[in-house]
Amino acid sequence: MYLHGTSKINAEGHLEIGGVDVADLAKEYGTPLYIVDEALVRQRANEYVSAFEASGLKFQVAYASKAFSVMAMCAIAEQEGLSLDVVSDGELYTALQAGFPAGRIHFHGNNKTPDEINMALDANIGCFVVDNFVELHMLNALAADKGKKVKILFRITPGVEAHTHEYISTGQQDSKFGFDLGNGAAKQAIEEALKLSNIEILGVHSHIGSQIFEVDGFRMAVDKVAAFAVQIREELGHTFQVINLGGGFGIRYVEGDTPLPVAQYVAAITDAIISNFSAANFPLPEIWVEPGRSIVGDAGTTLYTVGTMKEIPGVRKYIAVDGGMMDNPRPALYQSRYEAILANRANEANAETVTIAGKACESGDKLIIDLELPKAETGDLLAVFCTGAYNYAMASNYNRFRRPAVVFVKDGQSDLVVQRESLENIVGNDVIPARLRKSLAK
Ligand SMILES: Cc1ncc(COP(=O)(O)O)c(C=O)c1O
Ligand SMILES: N[C@@H](CCCC[NH3+])C(=O)O
Repeated sequence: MYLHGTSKINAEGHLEIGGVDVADLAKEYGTPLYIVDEALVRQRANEYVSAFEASGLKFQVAYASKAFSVMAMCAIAEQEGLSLDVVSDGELYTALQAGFPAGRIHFHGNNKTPDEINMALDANIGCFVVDNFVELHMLNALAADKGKKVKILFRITPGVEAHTHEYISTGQQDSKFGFDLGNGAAKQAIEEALKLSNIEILGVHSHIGSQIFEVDGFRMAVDKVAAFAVQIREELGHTFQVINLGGGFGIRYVEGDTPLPVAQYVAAITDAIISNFSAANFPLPEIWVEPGRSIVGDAGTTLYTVGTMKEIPGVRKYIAVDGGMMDNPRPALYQSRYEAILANRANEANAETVTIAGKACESGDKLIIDLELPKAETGDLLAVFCTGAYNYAMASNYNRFRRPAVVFVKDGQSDLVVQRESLENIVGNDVIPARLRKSLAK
């Protein structure tokens, strides 16, 4: 059993996170429940900040809020000195409502709407990451309407393929994101932007993919970006001040996952920046990164209650829990693997191999296939580890299930940061037109 952060097994044989017995959390808040180990989130944030401080370079660590965007998380990011990467009006609104300083917000996305751009302009966010030509000209025009000059990075696809799942790999040429470096689109974008009076080009952005375990891809991306910076200075006379290398740093979900310590990813990037830019006699740029998963992923645990069981002799035993693909779509989407334990009987020896089924009306709703567990009984608690990133964030109301609550735990205390959805929430946006209402009872 691999326990992350402050997680441990207490004297009663129960899983404890942040000094709180999860059986108590189940009683207080119900299940399914997302539990976030606040100390581990802060530790991860601090690992990034300390590693960049050690490099001597100017930097911003922008937490990629798509991994887990709620107001309490924005508050932690702010306290830890992080910036924030947002990709929608919803993420931007969440940050602004939390009081996150707008100047530290970076706005991403491959199809920002005029309304989203105007909202961000009105809030005076720090930087737009421009993804395509349509957006570039729209942003310039909208900024001009407001008499503003906006700072931008250009998102480029450096032609580096990260060794990860196809759906979460983004740096290759055939990507919906960004300007291609290889075919000249990136240079053309800079040329066009230099003529626009309401745009200030800070530099470029590259994100090669997600859940990456080695540093070679990042080094290659730095090599390409640095060569591009030199080319643009020579050919267009513009000097980049900022290089953003995105996120993608991997975490340990299951045995066999071999992420590097945060400091090692950061050192690989900063060393590559220093050597490439010094060799070209180029002023050292500010380095920005956008980690999401590696800040919150291993700090999250989802607690479920075991419900029904079905044994198909000689084939498989299913154990159904009170959540599933609606609170964690990652196994169904990416064949992602997770580890889990019986949280109320954590010291008992494993006795059977089971498949954890969710309760969605989908045969593919299996959270974990072939999990070793003690003999589970209805009412036991199952804790699935490493669910902090892209779980609550990607949760849905499929089958009209209610999204679970989220609690932060730290130093023996638990705090609700997102309420469990109610049945009223489920129908909250529904409207029955008058012509359909007549035949109904009420
Ligand atoms: C542009 C960009 N930045 C940052 C991230 C965060 O990635 P991760 O959660 O893998 O660190 C993503 C998602 O992959 C992204 O698309
Ligand atoms: N949602 C993905 C990561 C995609 C990141 C988007 N750039 C995951 O759960 O792993």
